[in-house]
Amino acid sequence: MVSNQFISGEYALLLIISAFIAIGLAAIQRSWMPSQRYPSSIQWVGRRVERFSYFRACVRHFIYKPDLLDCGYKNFGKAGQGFVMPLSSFEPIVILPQEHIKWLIDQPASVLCPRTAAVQRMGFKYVSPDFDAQSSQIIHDAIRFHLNKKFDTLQSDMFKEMQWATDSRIGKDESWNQVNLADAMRYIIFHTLVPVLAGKCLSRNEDFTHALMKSANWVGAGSIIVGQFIPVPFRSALGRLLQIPIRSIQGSFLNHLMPVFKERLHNMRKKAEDPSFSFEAPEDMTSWLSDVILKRNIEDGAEKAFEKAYKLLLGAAFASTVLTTNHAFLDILGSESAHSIYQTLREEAESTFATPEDWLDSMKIHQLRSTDSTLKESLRLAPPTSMTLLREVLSKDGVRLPNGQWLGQGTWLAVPSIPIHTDERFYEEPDMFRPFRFLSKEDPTGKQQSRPESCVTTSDSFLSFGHGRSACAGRQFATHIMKMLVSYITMHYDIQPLPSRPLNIFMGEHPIAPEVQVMIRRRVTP
Ligand code: HEM
Repeated sequence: MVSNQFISGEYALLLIISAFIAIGLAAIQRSWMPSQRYPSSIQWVGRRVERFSYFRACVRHFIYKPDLLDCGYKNFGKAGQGFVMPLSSFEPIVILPQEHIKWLIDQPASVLCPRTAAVQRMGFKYVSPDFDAQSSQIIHDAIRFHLNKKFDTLQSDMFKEMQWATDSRIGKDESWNQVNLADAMRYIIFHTLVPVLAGKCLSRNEDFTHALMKSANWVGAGSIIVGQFIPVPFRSALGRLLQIPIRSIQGSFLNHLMPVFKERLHNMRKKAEDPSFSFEAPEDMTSWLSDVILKRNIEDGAEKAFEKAYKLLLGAAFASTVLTTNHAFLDILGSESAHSIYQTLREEAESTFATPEDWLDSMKIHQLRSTDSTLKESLRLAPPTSMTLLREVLSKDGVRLPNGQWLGQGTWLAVPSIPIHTDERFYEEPDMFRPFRFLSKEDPTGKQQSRPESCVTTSDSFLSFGHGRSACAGRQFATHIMKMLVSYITMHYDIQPLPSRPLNIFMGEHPIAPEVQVMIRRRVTP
């Protein structure tokens, strides 16, 4: 009797503990994965019938698997249905079929917001907490009203920096040398950018440029780790930890940049007050941001506003430019037709830049059709992210998809860029790297389009720069730099082809080109 009582007491205790654990786990599941994140009307991929199945599906997919997205696309997307993709951060995303893209980009931001989900998923909110709507607006204005209209005027400065950085990093040696391709691309692109991003006065300032590169690396990697691997409750803590080195690196470039900004702002203010004051603001991002800040009347917080906007600008934009150039060279060198592709690009560069002065004429870059198509093809195979057009449902009543499926407020949705880019409905031989495919756009009806699609043209089957109102604002500039660099290298260097295209690695959902050493030599000048 005594022993029976003891067993039942122990049993009761066990029951109570189990109940607490179950309630606790359910609460964790609810707080990490609010119910709107897994709408009941939409099927999952990678989820089994088991207890805590949503939770366990996300744990199983801690390492992002591109095959799972592909599988969902083949089973549901191609049939015009959305599906739910489990993710390591316990924030499942509804993946829409390609047919819904037009509907998605037409929704106003008050219904589907492009910002709220992106700042979480890209982790900026945690590693770079300065991020706010005002900084974003300042950047947009500086890009729209200044950079996109004026970067042509900086062609000569950009070319001189690119030439100097390429010659000093890759060398002028006419015998074969081993070069880390990714490092070389990063070094050259950031040096090319300095006259535009900061001003000529900081060109070739190695401390400054090194800090810019380091900051872009830390913010890029840190934001992916925090935003895509860490569940919400732990993000702030890890974000705070990462902010320590990131602030210190940002401090290093700001030490050089802030005195330039302060002087520029002072002179621009004086000029605004007194038009006879003799000062012409140089064309560069420091002046353009100052102009936007002055026009917005951010008098007191001007320095802080500049700092925040600048940090945001450096966030991911230039890392994507480096990464894309790296992908393009690996695609070319790893192709079976490496030699002939390289030769075609070289001939195009040689005919476009027949004299040294041609490099100073920014209009010449528009003639680089084959190079443009090659970059676009690389971006098709390796867009910056596998899932793009990330949106959060903001409207209180949720939204109904064109196929009748309903999503509640707070649901995240996105579009699968890599599966769409490799769908044979949109591209012939979709897994092949065919660099010149965009020179004459394939048309399913067999008709040839009169105007080839350029790299910056987005569509519902080319999503590497996004599509619609929130498509990449800096894509003209990024493409300009990349085309210039590919031409300069093909024209002045031989590179040995690779045995095959080295496979990309996935960091979160981003395809990253591996570090590859290539054999390179300066061409023997006639
Ligand atoms: C090859 C290089 C680049 C790639 C592949 C790229 C790609 C992208 C993508 C996919 C988006 C998101 C679009 C969306 O959500 O719909 C984006 C947004 C953006 N990009 Fe780029 N980008 C690149 C370079 C740059 C550069 C160099 C700049 C700045 C000069 C820049 C500025 C921006 C801005 C401001 C946005 C936000 C647009 C908005 O929300 O309205 N990007 N980019």
